[in-house]
Amino acid sequence: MLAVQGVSVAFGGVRALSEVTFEVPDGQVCGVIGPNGAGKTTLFDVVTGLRRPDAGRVRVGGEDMTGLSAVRRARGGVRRTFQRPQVFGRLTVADNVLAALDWRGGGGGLLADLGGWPARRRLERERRTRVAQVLELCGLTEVRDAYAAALPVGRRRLVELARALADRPRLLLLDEPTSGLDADQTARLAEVVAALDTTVLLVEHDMGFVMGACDRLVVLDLGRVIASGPPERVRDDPAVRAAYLG
Ligand SMILES: Nc1ncnc2c1ncn2[C@@H]1O[C@H](COP(=O)(O)OP(=O)(O)OP(=O)(O)O)[C@@H](O)[C@H]1O
Repeated sequence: MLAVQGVSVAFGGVRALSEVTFEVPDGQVCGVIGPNGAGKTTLFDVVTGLRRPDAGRVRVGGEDMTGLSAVRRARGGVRRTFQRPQVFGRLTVADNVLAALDWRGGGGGLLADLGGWPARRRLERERRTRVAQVLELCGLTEVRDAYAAALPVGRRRLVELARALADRPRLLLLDEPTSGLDADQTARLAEVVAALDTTVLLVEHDMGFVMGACDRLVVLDLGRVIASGPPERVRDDPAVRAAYLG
């Protein structure tokens, strides 16, 4: 579970976030929406560890991550994707995912290689199985041997997602995942995200995507949570309508 508790951030006189509190239960997809300047990016930065809040806490699976750097959070199972998909263009799709798994690394040199050979072979099999699983989940099996650079942006986005999912993150953050995608690609991505069993927090402007992919929404306006809950309920909330209509 992700728990954001009483998070506040000010830039000089601007209160970018004011006592923001919400929770995302395990396995659910939560979308953060709100008009320009509402505080979405600042909240994302606080959860990923790029910015320390002036007050409040961020917990993932009960572990307090508030004071941890982005790198320490990544080691603790927090993964993110970027507005521009970050993939290795010169690697195949399958190798992109394999490289994400290799991140935890073995080490130990030649002796460890020789001594641990049977265990390493098993590990290698497990890794290949995991790559196949993740490619299937993201609808990438048919392009597994294509170079990532040769794929259209929608597919590259899915490769980035597959890389982020590879070693079973506790929390996955998606930063405007539909940017650069056409309507078909967006619909496909919504299906993939909705089918994940990972806890997801995403920031997104595309309402169609948000309504299709998210189990719950948190609506920010001027740094405050003005509504949260299932997408249909939030959509019909008068405070949300007023915030969007200005
Ligand atoms: N580094 C900064 N210095 C000063 N003010 C900032 C800084 N970053 C954000 N702000 C202000 O904090 C408020 C929230 O900004 P934030 O970027 O989090 O909103 P947002 O919801 O992501 O907006 P958008 O949808 O336009 O990306 C805004 O008033 C913004 O001008």
